[in-house]
Amino acid sequence: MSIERKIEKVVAWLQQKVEESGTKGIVVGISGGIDSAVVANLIKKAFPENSLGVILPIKSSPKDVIDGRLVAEKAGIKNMTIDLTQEHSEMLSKIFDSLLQQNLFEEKNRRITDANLRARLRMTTLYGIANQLNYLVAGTDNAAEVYTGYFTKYGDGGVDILPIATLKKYEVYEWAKALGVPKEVLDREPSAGLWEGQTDEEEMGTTYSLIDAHLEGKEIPKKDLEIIERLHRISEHKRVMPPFPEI
Ligand SMILES: Nc1ncnc2c1ncn2[C@@H]1O[C@H](COP(=O)(O)OP(=O)(O)OC[C@H]2O[C@@H]([n+]3cccc(C(=O)O)c3)[C@H](O)[C@@H]2O)[C@@H](O)[C@H]1O
Ligand SMILES: Nc1ncnc2c1ncn2[C@@H]1O[C@H](COP(=O)(O)OP(=O)(O)OP(=O)(O)O)[C@@H](O)[C@H]1O
Ligand SMILES: [Mg+2]
Repeated sequence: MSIERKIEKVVAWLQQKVEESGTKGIVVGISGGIDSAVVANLIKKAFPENSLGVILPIKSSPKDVIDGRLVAEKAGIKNMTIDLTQEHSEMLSKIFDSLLQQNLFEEKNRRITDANLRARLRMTTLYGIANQLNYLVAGTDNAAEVYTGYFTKYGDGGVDILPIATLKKYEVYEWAKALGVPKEVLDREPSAGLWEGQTDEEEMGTTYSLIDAHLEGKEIPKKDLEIIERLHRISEHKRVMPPFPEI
């Protein structure tokens, strides 16, 4: 099936999900990265009037905001920017102060706590908008991220629908080209943007092309296979409902 035909199918699927849910449209966070660029284009195609892209900087690099706006303008999607830097700083210092007072603070966990709080503040903001507009919140996880659990639980993972969750990362690039995503965004290295210089591949310790290859059943080096399978195993809890006791 051609990419154009697959895109049409996902656009129809988005329209169906909105209709089934009794909502009116879809909102997505636009980061300046490729995954959200693809989702922004898909929701704009599905709901030309009732789609919204939200750029949510939190002490982010100015390039993220510039590229986010570029993506939104090229897609022609309604968009807005909400700077969460101040809310993030205040909340983080309150959390750390409270933990410090109880002697529960662990300096080594600071970076990941900070990173995940950013993702969860964005999620909270997107749900505020979704409640107001009667929209669904679209997630941007691709197949490699879902498999490895490379997302924040209830942060960027806290969404209603996952339109590109079956696409491998290389397919996200193919779709991005077909959808006319700007070259600046196609050329960026995948990053969660959660700290200075963070890149997905460095943090995961393997590459998207090897994760894609593994997902396609191809043989990959043992070291990478072990990393990917470990990430998959320890993130199982992110792909299911919380467990509860049978009583
Ligand atoms: N077995 C288990 N059963 C049930 N719950 C379990 C659990 N193990 C941990 N947990 C819970 O899960 C928490 C850990 O999960 P979580 O809070 O998500 O945190 P964690 O998985 O440690 O970190 C999120 C990862 O996703 C990456 N990320 C985040 C956001 C965006 C992107 C991106 O690509 O843009 C990437 C980020 O860089 C980091 O590597 C624990 O604190 C605990 O509460
Ligand atoms: N600054 C931001 N503003 C709005 N949404 C954001 C921002 N940063 C992250 N997000 C949301 O979190 C999602 C997860 O980020 P992720 O890095 O996996 O995707 P991406 O940035 O679109 O693509 P890439 O993997 O190429 O960086 C984004 O797709 C976006 O929906
Ligand atoms: Mg990114």
